[in-house]
Formats: sequence, structure tokens, C-alpha cells
Amino acid sequence: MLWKTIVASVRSSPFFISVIVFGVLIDLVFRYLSSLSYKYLIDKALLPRDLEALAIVIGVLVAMGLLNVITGVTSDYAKARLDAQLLMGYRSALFRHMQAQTHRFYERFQFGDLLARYFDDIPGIQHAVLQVFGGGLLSITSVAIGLGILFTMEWKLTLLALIGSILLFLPYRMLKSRSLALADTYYTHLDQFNGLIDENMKAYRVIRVFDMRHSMLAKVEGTLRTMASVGVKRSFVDANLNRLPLLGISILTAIILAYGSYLTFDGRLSVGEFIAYNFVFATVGNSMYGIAAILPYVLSAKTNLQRLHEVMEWKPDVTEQGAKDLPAVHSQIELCDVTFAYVPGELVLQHLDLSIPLSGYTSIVGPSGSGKSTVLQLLLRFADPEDGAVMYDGQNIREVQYASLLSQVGIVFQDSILFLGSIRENIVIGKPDATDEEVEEAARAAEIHETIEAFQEGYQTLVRNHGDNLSGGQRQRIALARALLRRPHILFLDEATSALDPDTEQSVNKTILSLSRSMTIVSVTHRLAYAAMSDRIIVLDKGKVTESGPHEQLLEQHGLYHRMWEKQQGFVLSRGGGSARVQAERLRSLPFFQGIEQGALEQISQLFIAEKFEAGITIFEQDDPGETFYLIARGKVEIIKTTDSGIRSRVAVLADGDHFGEIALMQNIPRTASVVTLMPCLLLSLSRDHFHPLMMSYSSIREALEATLKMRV
Ligand SMILES: Nc1ncnc2c1ncn2[C@@H]1O[C@H](COP(=O)(O)OP(=O)(O)OP(=O)(O)O)[C@@H](O)[C@H]1O
Repeated sequence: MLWKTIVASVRSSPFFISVIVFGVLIDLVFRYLSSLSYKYLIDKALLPRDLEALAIVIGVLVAMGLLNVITGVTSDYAKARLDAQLLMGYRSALFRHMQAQTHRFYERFQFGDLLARYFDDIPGIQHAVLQVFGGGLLSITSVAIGLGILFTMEWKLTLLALIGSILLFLPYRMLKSRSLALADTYYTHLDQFNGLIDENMKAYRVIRVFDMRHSMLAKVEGTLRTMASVGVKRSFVDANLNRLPLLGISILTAIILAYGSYLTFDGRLSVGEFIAYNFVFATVGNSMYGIAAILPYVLSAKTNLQRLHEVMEWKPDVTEQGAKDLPAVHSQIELCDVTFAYVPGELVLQHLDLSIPLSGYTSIVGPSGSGKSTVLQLLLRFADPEDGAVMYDGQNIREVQYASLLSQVGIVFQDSILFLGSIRENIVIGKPDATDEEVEEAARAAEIHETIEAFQEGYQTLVRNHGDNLSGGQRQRIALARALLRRPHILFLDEATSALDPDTEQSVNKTILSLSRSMTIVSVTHRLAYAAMSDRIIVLDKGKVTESGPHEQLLEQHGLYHRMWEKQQGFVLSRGGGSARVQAERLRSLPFFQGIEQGALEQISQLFIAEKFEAGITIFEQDDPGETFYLIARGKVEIIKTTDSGIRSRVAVLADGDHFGEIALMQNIPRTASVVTLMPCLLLSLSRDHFHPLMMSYSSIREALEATLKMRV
């Protein structure tokens, strides 16, 4: 694999390679000429006292020395250029490869894994390529030429040297697998370490607020300690790979000196020949050591290459081969008989037929996990269906140029990523050549122009740390302006306003509603109050369309939409959304409060306390004591079960109007699962201590809760 990489690198830069090869040749000629010169210096000039011969030998050596310096400097420059070129080439190839990837790739390779590929594996490979090509080429050629010269001078001695040279390569054979295994372990921990740094940066608020600094530090230090310990072993093994050949060289030199001296005593070698032989041998020995010294780099590069190939061989899920342009769409987009799975064999969508007319405002709703976001991913070609087709005006989007599809659509996600740069730069991302007028027009349409103008630096205000210096609403409106700047025919929204506080959410939704007069809006949302404003609603359940039509019509059907709607009613939010209360009537729809008289429900509703949580917060862990019941006024949480072997898996996602932890109202049974927030949440909690006196008065509540408990068990 490394050899192929070296050949490919050589092919990519013939000019620099030729310069380096030329430098190597001159260096070799100089090395051997200097060594051999002793034979002539001693036998032809010094011993016969021939001044002319002395002048010729010294003159040739000086001339060659000068030439060697000039070619050496040129060759160093060529190596530096090749070095930079290789580094740039590998890094840009990896980046291009990443850009072709979608969710499966990014689920498999985390930020830390990829960072290590860029900053450890690629430099490791590039270093080995240059070592092999620069030092390696010089050493191998030098050994070949040197051995040829030595054979012509004294073949028996040379044969002995050749056999003895095995000593130089023994350590490589002995330590190779140990070095490879240590490199592998080291890089695994390095990936982990990079991942932890990333996590610390992204979640620094949660870490601070939950006083997790100690545990995070312990984790990082644990990883660093392992890395240090593996690093020491690795350095030691690699140092031995370097040092042991030196020992071999010393033993070999002693043998050559002893046997060479014996031949000189015996008169079979002249003094000049013996000294020249020794110098040539020293050069060969150094070159052999040079080869042995490269081997640790080669070993390390083997691991680096394997890791890089693991990433580079990951085939993109979506191939962009379509040749024709997608004409301006105006009629409808469809999913025709679509089947799709994230994990082979676990179908998320099965023979799904869905059609969205290209006018007005369409909402896609449904219980969590019903496939809403998946539908959006397929419509935007973040993934391709296993079966069936996604059509825009009857054109299969696999067959059209991806860029021509993208030019007609815009999207705003729940977490719109803002980049480091000015607000203007963030808006023009999708259309870098946009004029100031166009940028302002998009910002006006997103109703953020005045706000931006009010900033001291206006459109040049710097967006820091993914938008930390802006409010959630401002970030979403900038993301909206970014999407609108491309004048899309269709604007897709993926829970675009769900994470905003209620007032901001309402105001951004008003903006979106007004946009639906001039473009098609397709919104995936779990918040039905805003879906109700759309022209048509498509209800998904378990990957199938179960209902569709306008809000009133769906309510009349008394089906899934009606049930979902009812569940989200009965919460009264304070201005700004910092607090909420549940209406007594809403409590009646909970199975364990059915049949309770109005007065008692009123009392119970007073006992709830509103609590706000950021995304990613653990409300409680499995096995924690159960003391509180929760109602979700707004937000989304995931329920996670941990098996005895420590494997955590998501068993459900709950959203607005759902409840969890009701067993805690009755008795302190350890929690059967953990609950973690997926977005900012406003929860209403009711503790058993507060509730207990009421339950004593109403036996029906206890009976209903006992029935629930029985069912769970
Ligand atoms: N990247 C993924 N890998 C594996 N399974 C996934 C992945 N993304 C989604 N799923 C699964 O696919 C199913 C549909 O998920 P999807 O996100 O489309 O649902 P949704 O209706 O948008 O849910 P939510 O309202 O919770 O966002 C779920 O069972 C989910 O667990």
C-alpha cells in the first residue's frame, strides 16, 4: 500500500523528483569519490611524494564538493516543495471525499477521528514517503554501488560484511508487530482525546452548569495518561528499532577491521587499499543504517495509511452522476413507492407514496420516529431510497444534476450553523456574488434587516462561536435570509422554529407564513399549532401517510392528527415562555386522572412546577430514585434504556404534551430508564410529596397508577 502511494506521489511531481534524483546521484558520486580518493592519495601521492598527483586528487575533490553543495541545496528546495505538495494533496483529497459524504459517514467517523487523519496520519504518510524517497533512495543506491566497489576490491571481506548485515535488520523483524500494535492503540486513544476536546468545546455550558468539570477533566486526564503510557512504550520500541542496528554496525565494523588488518599484514591488501576499503565500508554501513533507520517511519506510516484508507474507501451513499439540468419546478414533488432503511434490514419507510403540490404551505407532521425527517432527507438527496424514486415534476432526482436541484431549494434546520465571519458573509454563503441590495432584500424578507442595521457594525458584525453573540431568533432569521438569498422555489424547514422561545417562535412563524405567498414552503414540525396555519398537512405514522388535508378537515376525522392535537392543548405559557401551567381539563385526558372531579384536578394543576432545561440535559438516570412525574409543555426528550452490559439504546422519543415518570407519584421505585432532553424543554413537574395527600383522598388515582405499574412490569 505504501509502495503504491510512493509511486503515485512520484508520478504526480516528475520535475521535483528529477531534481531530487539528480542531487542523490551527485551525493553518491561525491561520497564514493572521497572514500576511494584515499587509495590514490596514499598509494599514488603521499607514499611516492608525487605533488602533481596530490593536486589532481584535491582539485577533483574540491570541485565535486562544490557541485554537491549546489545540487544539495537545490534538492532540499525540491524536497520542501514536494513535502508541501504531498501534504496539500492528501489533505484536499480527504476533504473532497468528506464533502461527498452524508449521514452514515459522519455517524461512523466523529470529528476527533477525522482531525487525527488530517494532523497525524497524513503528515505520517507524507513524512514516510519523503524519507523513503529521499534518504531511502540514496541509501539503497549507495549500498548497491558501495557493495559493487567493495566486491571488486576484496570479495571475501565483502561477502563477510554482507552476511553480517543481517544483524542490522534483525531488530525490525523482532519488533515490527509490537511497533504496529502500539501505533494502533496510540491512534485509537488519540481519536478519543480529540473527540473529548470537541465535546468540551461544544458542551462547555452544560459542563459548567452541571459542575461536570471534574469528571470531564478526569476523563481527559485518563485518556492522556493512557496515551502517555502507550506513547512511552511506542517511543521506546521505535528507539530500539533505531539503536539496535547501530550495535549491529559496530560489531560488523570490528569484524571488518580485524579481517582487513589480517589481509594487510598478510600483504594481500596495500595500506591505501585497506584505508580506502574501510572508508567505502563505512559509507556502505552508514547507508545500511540509513535503510534500517527508515523502517520505523515505514511501520508507522503503514498504520497511518490503513487509517486513511478506512476513511477514503467509504463509498458515498449518494452518487452525483445525473447529467441533465432540472428545469424550473412548478407542479409537484413526490415520493413514489419509496422504501428506505438507515440500518440494512430495518425499514423506516416502506412503499411510501407521498405528493406535495408546489404551492403554498405544506406541513409534514406525525409521532416521533414516524419518518418525517427521513422524508426531508430523501427530498434533498442526503440519501437515496433503496427502492422507488423521488420525483420533482416527474423527474427522478437521481438523474438530474445535483447542483440544479440545489439551486431551486432552500433549507433551514433546527440548529442553523453559522460560520465564523461577518453576518453578511454568513448570508451570502449560498450565493457569494450577491450584491448588497440582494443581501438586504433577503434580510428584509427574513425580517432581520432592521436588527442587523441596529448593530454597531451592521452587516459586518462578526458572528462568533457559531452565533453565540446572537439570540436564537436572530440566528434562525439569518439562516432564513441565507436560504432566501438563493430565491428558492421551495423552502424546506426542518423543525426550524421548535427550539425558539414561544414569542420568538410565533414571530418567526409569522414571517414564514408571509413567505408562503411567494414560494412553496414544506415544513417538518412536531408543533401542531403552527402546522395548523398551513394550507395542507400530511400526517405520517410508521413511515406511511395516514391522513392529509387542512387542519379543520383533519380534526373532523378524529384520527391520529386529532389525538396529537388534543395532546398539545391545555398548556398556558407565560410571555417569553419561561413558565407554563397545565389546565385542569387537560389533566383529565391522562389515564390515571380520568374520573377525578374537577375540584381535585384544579388542585393538582396548581401543584405542578415549571422547569426549563437546555438540550442534552439528563432529567434523571436509570435506577435513580423516582420522586417526580413530568409533563412536557414544550420540547422533546429521549428515553434511554441501559442494559446490564452497559449498552444504552433509545426506546422512545417524547414531545409536546407527552408525560413520563408517573409511577413516581405512587411509590419510590427506581427509574426504569434515563431521560435526556433533545432540544430546549419546558417541563411541568409534580413531586410525590406534594401529590401524596391528594392521592390518599382519591383511590381511583392509586388504582389507575397501580394498573400502569403492573403493565410496565
Ligand atoms: N441516522 C440514523 N440511523 C439509524 N436510524 C435512524 C437514523 N435517523 C433516524 N433513524 C430512525 O428512523 C426512524 C425515523 O426517524 P425520523 O428522524 O425520520 O423520524 P421523525 O418522524 O422525524 O422523528 P422526530 O420527530 O423524533 O424527529 C426512527 O425510528 C429513527 O430511530
